[in-house]
Amino acid sequence: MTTLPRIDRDRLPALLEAMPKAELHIHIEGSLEPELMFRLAERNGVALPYPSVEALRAAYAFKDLQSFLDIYYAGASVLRTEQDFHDMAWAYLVKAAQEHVVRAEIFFDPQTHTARGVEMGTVVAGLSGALERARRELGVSCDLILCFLRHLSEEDAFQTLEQALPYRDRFIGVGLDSSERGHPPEKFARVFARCRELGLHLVAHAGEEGPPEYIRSALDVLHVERIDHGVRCVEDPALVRRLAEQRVPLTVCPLSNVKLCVFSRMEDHNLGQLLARGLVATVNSDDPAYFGGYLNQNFQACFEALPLDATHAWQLASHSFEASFADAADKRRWHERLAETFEQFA
Ligand code: HPA
Ligand SMILES: [Zn+2]
Repeated sequence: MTTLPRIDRDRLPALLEAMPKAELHIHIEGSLEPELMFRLAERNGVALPYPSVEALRAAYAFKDLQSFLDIYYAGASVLRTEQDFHDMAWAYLVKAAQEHVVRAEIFFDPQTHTARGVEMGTVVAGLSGALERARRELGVSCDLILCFLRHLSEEDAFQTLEQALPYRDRFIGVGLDSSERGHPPEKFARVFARCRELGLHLVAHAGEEGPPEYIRSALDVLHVERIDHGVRCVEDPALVRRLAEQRVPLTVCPLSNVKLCVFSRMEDHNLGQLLARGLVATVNSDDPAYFGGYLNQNFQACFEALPLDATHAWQLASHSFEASFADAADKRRWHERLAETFEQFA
């Protein structure tokens, strides 16, 4: 579409909701809602350190990434069986389908589970079974990305890769998450090189709390195809130019950034600046059960707080398809659906 149809401001919320979009930065363990957490805790005889759903939710007041991660890893301890992993992923995918997510690339953190004695096969079977069901029953295109925890050693990441290789056909790529500061991408150079040889897609969290140099080394040392978060790139104008020229996508997570105090208020978020500088920025939910909203709530919150209009909505949805690891035919189809949605709102 060369010229976008004119869309009234008051129709923007409905447009954001209805437009097809891809979600490229969602940690499946971060979609575990307190209600399901309590059900699984009961099912598995696991004690939670909170007496109720309300008390647990009240504990979701974070001051930085680490204060969130401590609670997030504790919450994941209720996941034990294949059925648990299936139920968690299915709940997310049902929600995603309702929000007109046509493509989801879903992170999982196997080390959080294997360290507790849960087998890699259990984790992968549960998650990939739910994804298969979502493709069939919901028509959502979806795939898994295995994330290495960067606070653990590269040796541990290599062992995790080894354990996952029997299930090579169940995930399309690898990522790098957990505590960013003090754990630069270089720490994982060899394991990412091995993943590259294996033909896996590569992504990494960088520039969320960590400095712009981590974004550079994710690109130059790990050879990632996308940067997760990346919002601190604006501190380095040459890096911003490079990201724009090379069309390196950033999977931005606005509600997450506010909850983890990367920005103090949504009004201060730099999403608009990133788009204005020609970056392939996308909007994502990160850990929706912890950060107060799924994908559409992330869109609504940004558009309420920032000077963004229908042109930005188009860019963000279009970028999400461009940045995805889906095939070209699917991307074309989603772009057509996007154009049709915009026509409906004209
Ligand atoms: O936002 C995040 N950053 C790093 N690690 C994570 N693991 C879940 N969410 C995040
Ligand atoms: Zn993340």
